[in-house]
Amino acid sequence: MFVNAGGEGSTEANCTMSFMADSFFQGGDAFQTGEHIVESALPVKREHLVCKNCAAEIEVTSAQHKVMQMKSTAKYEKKIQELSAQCQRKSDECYQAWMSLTAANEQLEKVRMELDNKLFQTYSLDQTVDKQAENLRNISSKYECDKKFWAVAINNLQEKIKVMKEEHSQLLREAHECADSIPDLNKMVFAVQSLVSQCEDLKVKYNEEHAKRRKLYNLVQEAKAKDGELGILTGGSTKKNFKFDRVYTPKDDQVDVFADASPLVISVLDGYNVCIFAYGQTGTGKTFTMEGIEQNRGVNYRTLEELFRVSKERSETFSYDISVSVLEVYNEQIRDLLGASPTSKKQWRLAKTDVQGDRLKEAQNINRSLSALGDVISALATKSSHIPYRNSKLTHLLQDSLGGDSKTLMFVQISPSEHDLSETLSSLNFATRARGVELCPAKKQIDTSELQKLKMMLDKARQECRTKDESL
Ligand SMILES: Nc1ncnc2c1ncn2[C@@H]1O[C@H](COP(=O)(O)OP(=O)(O)OP(=O)(O)O)[C@@H](O)[C@H]1O
Repeated sequence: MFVNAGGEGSTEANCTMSFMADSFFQGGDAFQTGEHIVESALPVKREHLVCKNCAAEIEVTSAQHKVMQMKSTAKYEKKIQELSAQCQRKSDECYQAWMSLTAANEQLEKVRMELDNKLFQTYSLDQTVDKQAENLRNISSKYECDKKFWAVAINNLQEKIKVMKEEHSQLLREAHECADSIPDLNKMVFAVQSLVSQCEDLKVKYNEEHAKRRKLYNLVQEAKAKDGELGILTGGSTKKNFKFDRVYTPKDDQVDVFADASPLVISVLDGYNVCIFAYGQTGTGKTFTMEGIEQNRGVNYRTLEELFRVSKERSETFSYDISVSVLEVYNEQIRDLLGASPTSKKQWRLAKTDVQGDRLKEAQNINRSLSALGDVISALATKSSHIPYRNSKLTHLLQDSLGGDSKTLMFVQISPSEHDLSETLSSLNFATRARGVELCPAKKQIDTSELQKLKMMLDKARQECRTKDESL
């Protein structure tokens, strides 16, 4: 007999043997047996089993029942072992599966993170692509604008090139015409050159003649300085003699006086510095000699007339720039009489006459000027190394015209009155000292500005000639 384990416990109330259902066995709720059940003659304790197939009640002994139980137990234990082993295997498998699942999860997590990264990168790339697309659109529109601009510029340039080409052709035609006229031009150049050389010759000759004339003229001036003796009775029969270039008598008029001054006017126009001045006691006729009266002009006016007359006479060969300044030296102050306004002139006169006390100052300054003039003349006469031009405004002003390279003419006015003898002698002594000044031969003051002007004109003409040559 064998028991197919795994059934449910029999519920029969009358059964002597009952089996507990075992969950380890499948389908074991039926009790079967094929074994032959042997009945023993000995009185044994009997137990009952129910056949599941036929529901018959089977009676078994306790021993049988024990064997059956032991077999069943062994079988169960074996089964349990197998199941335990199987369980262990399944547990291992489960563990392995768990481990691989964990690894797979980790892998999955990693992949998920990578995916997130990729997604983020994709997003960034999208942004970049959008920006690039925007830039591209901007560049494209700028390019379109530039294209239009350059198209217009190219059109303009083409127009200009067209105009320039036309001008070029025109210039070429003109150049050909010029080239054709070169022979005529050359003839003209030769003619001009020959005229220039003739002109140069004439200039040289003129300068030679002019130098000769000037030399003779100076000789005449020097020759004139021969006469003029003056004797002054100084009391009783005592007589003091003075020698001058010329002594004017009451018979001599303004014309006679100017006749001696006019050669100096020519000298001015020949390029010399000239100084003409009057010296003498008050009231003796300095103003009369220099200015004169309206009906009878003095040296100043006549000098100007002569200057203009001679410069006009020479206008074909020389061009003169004449400027006039009228200055007053009063109380050691220089005043420009032509530049002063009428009001300030009036104030100046008032200032001169208003205050009586200033008379003394005026006299002192006049004396100072005259004394300084005397010192300058003395220094020139003694050929001193230092000439004190700067001691007064008057001598400072006349520095270029007194001594040195200049020509100086001094008129000395004296009084015929016996009462003024002392002053007269003083003036004549001063004049004698002045006459003693041995001036070195006057030097011509060459004005280089005219020369520079001519040089510039020549350079300009040469430059024009070169330019014309190059263009041809
Ligand atoms: N040669 C002359 N013929 C006629 N009149 C003259 C002559 N010389 C001087 N006089 C007269 O004598 C007066 C005094 O002359 P003037 O004013 O020229 O002297 P001055 O030397 O300039 O005097 P001051 O130094 O005071 O200015 C004037 O009225 C002037 O007309």
